[in-house]
Amino acid sequence: MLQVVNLSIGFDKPLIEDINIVVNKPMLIQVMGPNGAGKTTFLKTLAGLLKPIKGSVYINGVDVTGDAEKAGRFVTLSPQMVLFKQSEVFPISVWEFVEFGTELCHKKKGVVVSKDELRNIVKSALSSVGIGGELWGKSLWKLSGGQRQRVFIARAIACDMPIVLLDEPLSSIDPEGRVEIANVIGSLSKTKIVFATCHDPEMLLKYTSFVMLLGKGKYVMEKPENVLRGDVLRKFYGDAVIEFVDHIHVCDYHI
Ligand SMILES: Nc1ncnc2c1ncn2[C@@H]1O[C@H](COP(=O)(O)OP(=O)(O)OP(=O)(O)O)[C@@H](O)[C@H]1O
Repeated sequence: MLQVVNLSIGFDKPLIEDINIVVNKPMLIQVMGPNGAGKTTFLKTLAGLLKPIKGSVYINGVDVTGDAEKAGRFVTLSPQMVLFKQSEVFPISVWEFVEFGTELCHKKKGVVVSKDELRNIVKSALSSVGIGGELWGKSLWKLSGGQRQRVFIARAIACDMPIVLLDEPLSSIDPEGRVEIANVIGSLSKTKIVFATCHDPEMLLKYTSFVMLLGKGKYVMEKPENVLRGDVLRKFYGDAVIEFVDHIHVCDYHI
């Protein structure tokens, strides 16, 4: 169970204040909001990678606030691809990246896996996101952005943590692949608490229990039909929200 109590996230000043949520069963929660709203900051705070300005995060009753070591026993985070810079690159193959990550996660959970089990977990996770054997030996950094995104999701799947945080998991994936990865995330959410940030909620909508909308210091978290409405979206996106009869469009950067 995840419990967030009076949480204010941010850096020198709060981005979002007084977040209170309880998630006590597996589900998918989509996290939306304009650029700079605080979506990544929220996920990193849940993962203990950032200290909140105020408040606490509990997982299964354990206070993991600002403590990546403790949170890492329950949480895995797949980061946003665009946040990777050349300077952060280190030599590692696709297989090694998922294998090392999986081994580490299992160690943190105190679960011993044999070499054969580890191999099967890695193989199955990579296959589930459409990364075939021909790419397993390739450098992670020589993949396309979308392929790399899939490998990061595979690593999160292979870690088998009860809470999975996916930062813009569909952002670099091609349209056909997005359906495939959305289905993978959907099935993951049957057994895990999954938070996925996104700018376009449609692809994951059928799997989504709640939409959390962040921005301008505040948030709402409700069932999708109560959030994806013109009056609610306008409070966060302003005039970028255009309503048609049964269609809402939030203007973005497409040319
Ligand atoms: N390490 C940091 N130190 C100071 N400010 C930061 C840091 N990381 C992010 N910020 C700022 O916090 C704000 C929220 O950033 P965040 O990455 O959480 O936004 P986001 O909602 O995920 O945006 P996007 O949709 O662009 O990915 C931004 O104004 C950003 O500049």
